[in-house]
Amino acid sequence: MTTTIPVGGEGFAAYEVVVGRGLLKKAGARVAALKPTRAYIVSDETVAAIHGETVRGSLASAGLATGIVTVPAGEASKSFEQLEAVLDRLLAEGLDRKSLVVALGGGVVGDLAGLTAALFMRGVDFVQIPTTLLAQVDSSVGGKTAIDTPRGKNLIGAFHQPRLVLADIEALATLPIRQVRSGWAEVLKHGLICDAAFFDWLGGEGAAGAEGDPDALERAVIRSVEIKAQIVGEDEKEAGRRALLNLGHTFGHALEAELGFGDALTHGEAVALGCAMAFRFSARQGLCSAADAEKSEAGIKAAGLPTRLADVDQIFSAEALIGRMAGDKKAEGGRLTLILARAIGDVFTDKDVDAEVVRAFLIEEGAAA
Ligand SMILES: NC(=O)c1ccc[n+]([C@@H]2O[C@H](COP(=O)([O-])OP(=O)(O)OC[C@H]3O[C@@H](n4cnc5c(N)ncnc54)[C@H](O)[C@@H]3O)[C@@H](O)[C@H]2O)c1
Ligand SMILES: O=C(O)C(=O)C[C@@H](O)[C@H](O)[C@H](O)COP(=O)(O)O
Ligand SMILES: [Zn+2]
Repeated sequence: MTTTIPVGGEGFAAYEVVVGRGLLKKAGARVAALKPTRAYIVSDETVAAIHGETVRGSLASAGLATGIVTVPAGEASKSFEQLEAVLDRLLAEGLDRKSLVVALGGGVVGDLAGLTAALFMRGVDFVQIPTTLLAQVDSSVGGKTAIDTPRGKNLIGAFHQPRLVLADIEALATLPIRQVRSGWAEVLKHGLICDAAFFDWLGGEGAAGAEGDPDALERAVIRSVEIKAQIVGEDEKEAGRRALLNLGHTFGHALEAELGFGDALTHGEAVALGCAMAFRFSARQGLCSAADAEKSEAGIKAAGLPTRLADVDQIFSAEALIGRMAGDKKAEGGRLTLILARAIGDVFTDKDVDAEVVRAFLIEEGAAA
């Protein structure tokens, strides 16, 4: 059985997110229905070794001319260097404007392949086949594509919507537990943003999802995609409400950048810690109750995710973090923007956060003065 969630809104063509089992081996027919001249796979070395042949074989069986280019696994591949290498490979292979890029992998591959598709011959179609929980619940949906630079996270990118997303729950069976939990962080984030009952389910009946239980994962993927589809449909280019999906990211991206995008924190772990910080900051400002800040932290911690700076083996400088936050894409005119909370399930954007208040908070949290 599959569940299909439509994503559509003003200014972009609607597409379907299909959630189910066994979708990798049936991908060919669904991609062929889009009638591309070629369907070229972009993946990372780890995913290609596990799932590359299943998808390549399925595309070929559906009569599609195909091939695969891989990048090293990990955040470091969201770089100008890998973007250039992948684009060059597509040119060398003779792809044309009606060729299609298939992003097979986690959020790193999705963001890189999506940006490749946005740039190649000024834009070709692409299909997302997300193989991490994080990519299924978040990055494959909504059309944000990007690479990082040493100056910050996702600073170079484009909005480019996929034509189709195939989220195969069976693909998650090979995912290391740390990566399952990282994806769970973005799932928890969706509950914290706008669905308190979902957040409760994630910490109760659905908690087995954080340990890899496929039934709980499937429900978590479906509800997350519904939430994200609704928000993206209202505000594709983040003129307003879409910024709420950035809960935890102003802190989280600053931490990731300070750590040089290395292995110390995955993106999901940084978001988990950032969400806990956003709720504590909100409580400190009297915007939400201390009880909700504590409850959000407990829910995140119960899933084996970090909630405190002390959970990371690094001393952060408050000054450096504020510098990173001022360079975030949400910041306007140098003013800090944060997604803050009134309660679990009720968050809002504050576009004028006082940097001195943030500095005091970061020092309280354990950052160096
Ligand atoms: N575009 C968006 O809206 C959006 C949303 C959220 C996150 N992101 C981005 O996504 C990235 C993080 O994505 P991620 O957490 O998926 O990380 P990732 O893509 O690095 O994947 C994590 C690891 O899991 C491995 N892997 C992937 N699928 C596997 C499988 N089925 N079995 C075994 N191993 C597998 C990968 O090789 C990699 O080593 C970040 O760069 C983040 O900024 C983008
Ligand atoms: O889709 C969105 O919008 C999000 O903010 C989802 C985030 O989880 C994701 O990490 C996104 O890439 C962050 O976007 P950015 O604009 O802050 O780079
Ligand atoms: Zn994220």
